[in-house]
Amino acid sequence: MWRRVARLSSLIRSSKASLSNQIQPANGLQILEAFSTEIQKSAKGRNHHRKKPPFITFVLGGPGSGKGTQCLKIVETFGFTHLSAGDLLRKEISSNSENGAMILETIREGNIVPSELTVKLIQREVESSENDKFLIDGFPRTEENRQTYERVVGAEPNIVLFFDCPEEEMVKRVLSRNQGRIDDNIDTVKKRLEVFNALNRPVINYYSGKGKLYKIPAVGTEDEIFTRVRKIFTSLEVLSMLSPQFSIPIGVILFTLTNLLRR
Ligand SMILES: Nc1ncnc2c1ncn2[C@@H]1O[C@H](COP(=O)(O)OP(=O)(O)O)[C@@H](O)[C@H]1O
Ligand SMILES: O=c1ccn([C@@H]2O[C@H](COP(=O)(O)OP(=O)(O)O)[C@@H](O)[C@H]2O)c(=O)[nH]1
Ligand SMILES: [Mg+2]
Repeated sequence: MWRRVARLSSLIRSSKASLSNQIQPANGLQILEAFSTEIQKSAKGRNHHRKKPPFITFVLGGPGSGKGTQCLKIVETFGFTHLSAGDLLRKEISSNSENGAMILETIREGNIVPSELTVKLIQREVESSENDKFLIDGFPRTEENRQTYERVVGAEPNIVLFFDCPEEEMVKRVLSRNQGRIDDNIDTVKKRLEVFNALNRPVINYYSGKGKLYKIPAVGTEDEIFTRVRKIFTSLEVLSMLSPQFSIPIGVILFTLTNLLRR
């Protein structure tokens, strides 16, 4: 255990060294990010692939709340693989699969595709990927979606992000999205908002009750919103990587991080 703590201290020293050529004094978040980078460097060369279950983040929010936009930024900064349930379903339509016509009709009407089908598409992507951390964007949309995922996959997500955006703003964004989607019209958007409020909010409440929900105010520029998101992932990355890698008790990790941030 003390050897592990010594290794942790050495990583802290490297993190501080990597910040030492800054002109401005480093703030707590910068220290934490440099620390996280050092841990990732030290982990390179080890084979993490599927020795443990992947780290799963569900990304929820109404239509146009900015889920996809923020997921791309999380991918760039934190190396997650982005799986948009909507994109996977749209791919099924364009590949002329046997379910294509049914999916197209369901999306056109703003309804929800049968859970088994969506879960199968997500599971196939996770299992064929080399990555061990995923953003599952726009799923689960209903309690039935959630229960099917947890039954089939046999696990809950590690965390859930909820982009909280007023309806007016969501409608404005969807109607100016310009991606040629059949469901980005005023009638379908109204239906999708009804479905979101009736069926998706219970899922959000469920994960909130389990202490897994991170609610992010989703009004502002994309960068302003990402600043909120980045703080969450930076802290989580440090904690989730430290605990299994070093087998150090969580109390020691928190004590060390608290001291680090005070300096
Ligand atoms: N913070 C923001 N402010 C204004 N427009 C945004 C913001 N974030 C995303 N958008 C735009 O709003 C539309 C919907 O965003 P998107 O990420 O596709 O949302 P979702 O996946 O939740 O439906 C897109 O055209 C996107 O460029
Ligand atoms: O798990 C899912 C995800 C999406 N959809 C369907 O796909 C549409 C578009 O979803 P997407 O996540 O792409 O929309 P967004 O919220 O990003 O606008 C939804 O309205 C649903 O009809 C679904 O049935 N199940
Ligand atoms: Mg989207």
